[in-house]
Amino acid sequence: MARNYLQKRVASFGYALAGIFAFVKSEPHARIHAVATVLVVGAGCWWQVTKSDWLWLLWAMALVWITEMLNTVIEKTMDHISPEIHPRVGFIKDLAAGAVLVAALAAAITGGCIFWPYIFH
Ligand SMILES: Nc1ncnc2c1ncn2[C@@H]1O[C@H](COP(=O)(O)OP(=O)(O)OP(=O)(O)O)[C@@H](O)[C@H]1O
Repeated sequence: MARNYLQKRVASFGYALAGIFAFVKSEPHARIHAVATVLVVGAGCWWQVTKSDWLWLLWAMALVWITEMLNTVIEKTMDHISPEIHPRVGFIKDLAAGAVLVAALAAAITGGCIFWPYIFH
């Protein structure tokens, strides 16, 4: 019984990981985020930023990944249930894209504030 429960939880974790891999494989935006993530982690290691800087960077990157994944979920869902052109679908997709933009701007400002002193000290 407990083993069965554990197997299901491990399987769910596997599905979630498969979802992230499928996202990176199929979505060009995801690959841009992957490159940005590698660059940010590389810069953090290079300049040996503080633990609190790492936490800010971690949450900034997570926010961008999460909003981009949810934006893709919304786009795919709308394309599936309402493939025809409709102003309400356009509004929903614009709103989801706007959420990504807010997260990306916040992440860019966070990264800029953290790395600026290291680059221009
Ligand atoms: N069915 C639709 N009805 C009305 N407007 C739409 C519809 N589909 C897309 N749009 C408009 O086109 C924009 C781009 O939509 P799209 O689904 O192509 O997203 P995208 O950001 O280009 O995603 P991707 O690059 O992943 O394809 C939307 O934000 C919306 O303004």
